[in-house]
Amino acid sequence: MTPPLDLNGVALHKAWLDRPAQEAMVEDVRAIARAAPFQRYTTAWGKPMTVRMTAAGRLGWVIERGRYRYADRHPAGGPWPPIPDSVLSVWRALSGWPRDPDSCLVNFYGEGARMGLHRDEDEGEFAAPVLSISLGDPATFRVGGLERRAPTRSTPLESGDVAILGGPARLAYHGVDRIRFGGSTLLPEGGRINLTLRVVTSA
Ligand SMILES: O=C(O)CCC(=O)C(=O)O
Ligand SMILES: [Fe+2]
Repeated sequence: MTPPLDLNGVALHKAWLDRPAQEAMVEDVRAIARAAPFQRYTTAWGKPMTVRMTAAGRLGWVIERGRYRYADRHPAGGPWPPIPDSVLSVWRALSGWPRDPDSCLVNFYGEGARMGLHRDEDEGEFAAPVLSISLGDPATFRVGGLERRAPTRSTPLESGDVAILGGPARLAYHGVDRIRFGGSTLLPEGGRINLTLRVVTSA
């Protein structure tokens, strides 16, 4: 295995998934979205997010009346669908964590979607990494430090890349500046899918 690239402590495994594996994972994501449709949430500040979200696993992220939390049911009512094996196998190969994650958040970036600089700090177990899988159109991913004002660096995330926010970089600020809509042929409709695997409850 070629060693990962390092972006401010985030380990970046370029082209970890080959094209057939990416295509299979897209089918798994479509099945998740049939069971738990993508939502367009409004932030606590009343602004609609440009990214649409759903989830798999025991817990998923919901925003209700401006309050964010991990919930065990999706907004349409049922439990979240299980995390697909295609996704779990990436976690088992790269996370170094002895247990499977209890949450897989799924983001869809259409044309013009972005995600502002933030930290993933709502999980109960910061010793476990957050593992991020990119599918479809390329994105500009920005990583800073542990404080919002720390200097940042950016790098492209392309289809099949896996990024790991772990160790000292687990709580690093990060975000997606933009995607290059139509820059990949993986999704016929265009856009980018990002999956993040997380350990929310430390048991
Ligand atoms: O889309 C990405 O690459 C990052 C997503 C992210 O930071 C998050 O869902 O918390
Ligand atoms: Fe994040």
